Amino acid sequence: MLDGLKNSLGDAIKKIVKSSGIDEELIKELSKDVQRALLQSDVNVRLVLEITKHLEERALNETPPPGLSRKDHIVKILYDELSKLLGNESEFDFKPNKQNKIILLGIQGSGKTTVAAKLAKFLTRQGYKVGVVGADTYRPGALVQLRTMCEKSGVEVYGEENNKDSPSIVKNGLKHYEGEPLDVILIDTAGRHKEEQDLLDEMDRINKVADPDLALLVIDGTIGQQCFNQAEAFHKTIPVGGVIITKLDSSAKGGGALAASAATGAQIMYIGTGERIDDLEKFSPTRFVGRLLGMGDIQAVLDLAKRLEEEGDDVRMKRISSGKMNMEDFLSQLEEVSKMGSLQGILDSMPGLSGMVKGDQVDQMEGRVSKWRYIIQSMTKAEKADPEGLLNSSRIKRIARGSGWPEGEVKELLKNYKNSKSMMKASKGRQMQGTLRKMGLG
Ligand SMILES: Nc1nc2c(ncn2[C@@H]2O[C@H](COP(=O)(O)OP(=O)(O)OP(=O)(O)O)[C@@H](O)[C@H]2O)c(=O)[nH]1
Repeated sequence: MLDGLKNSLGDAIKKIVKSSGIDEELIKELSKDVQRALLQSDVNVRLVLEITKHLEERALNETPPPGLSRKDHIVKILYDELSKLLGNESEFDFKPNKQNKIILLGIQGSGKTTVAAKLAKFLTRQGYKVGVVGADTYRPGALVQLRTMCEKSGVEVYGEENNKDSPSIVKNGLKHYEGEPLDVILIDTAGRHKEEQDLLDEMDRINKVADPDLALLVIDGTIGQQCFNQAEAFHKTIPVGGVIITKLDSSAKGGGALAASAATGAQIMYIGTGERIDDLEKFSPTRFVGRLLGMGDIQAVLDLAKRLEEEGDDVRMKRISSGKMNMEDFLSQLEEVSKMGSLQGILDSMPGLSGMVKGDQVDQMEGRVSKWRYIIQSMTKAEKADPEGLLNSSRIKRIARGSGWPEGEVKELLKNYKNSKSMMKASKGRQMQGTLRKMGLG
């Protein structure tokens, strides 16, 4: 995906890394390389100039934090600026105990029907119960295509073969699902119209009938920066809550498509990366840029920069020790433990603790860490930020379904999380003690 852009950005970074020293000339060269790479990927020229201006200014004027080399600092700045180009991190927060209605919009051939089936499977895997309404009355075969694709993930598709009035199909579909224990209803709409205005008018009518919680605009990534105009046109008719860019696997203009969509202020929520049903990803600007720059190459820089940042102002530890730890912090501590190698190894290396914990107890704890990781990954961002406030029984049920573990295990995790939080507060965040204690070992 986006191989051209990836290769040219990779070459630009290599030049920096291999240089004997950083000077103004090299920074200007980096800026030119980045400009060329982005323009080739069809990123709008104004955006390109803006980002490279920031890149140059920051690279020339900012002093790297102590501990980070000038070269690494420049790589980090490039990473920051590219991430900014792709918008903020955010995701739709599904409300529990209600049918969240999502309407899919987009012009003909953008990949809407495929996205409906992909998203139905994606959300089902996250633990949501999903129903679909097929209201594409223009393209012959759209309903059959949707049913065939959804069948494999066990998702029902409501449709009417002989009804040409899509707003009425949507109305009937919602009625059909009334009272069903569904978390999400996905509504696929038509994209084929003689005039764009006719399409927008129909979307407006469907929007009024459906009263959606989220309107997701599906855009074909191969059109590059023209995504901007398309997103704007739809947004004027229906408030677009999120964008899905498809066909990023087959587009040299993908960078332009992503940047242009982000520039409209709409949030890119998912990307389509192929024709198969599993080729849909949740979109995160920072993760995406990491991949674009070759995560393996820059991960060490990012880790170091993050550590220095945290050590500098101690934000996370302050948060943890003041009892404000969230599920992300908890997970990061669990990951920290698994990164350090086996628990047995850690325990053996700690004076006073070696031999105190039996091997099978350690195995149990290690199993638990990996179980909890799955469970935490099945939570939404909002749930991770505020587990106590948000995790009611229906959300717990969904997370259990999504992670493949029983509800009891989710509750157990929550219990440990809470214990650990209050313990952290009491011990003022002394990390290792906290880690052991919260795993039942301290
Ligand atoms: N390579 C690639 N092809 C895709 C992707 N998403 C969709 N397609 C293909 O794009 C074509 C159009 O997709 P559809 O889902 O039928 O498009 P649509 O928007 O529903 O079209 P209408 O029903 O005419 O409005 C199909 O051949 C899909 O296989 C993707 O992410 N990558």
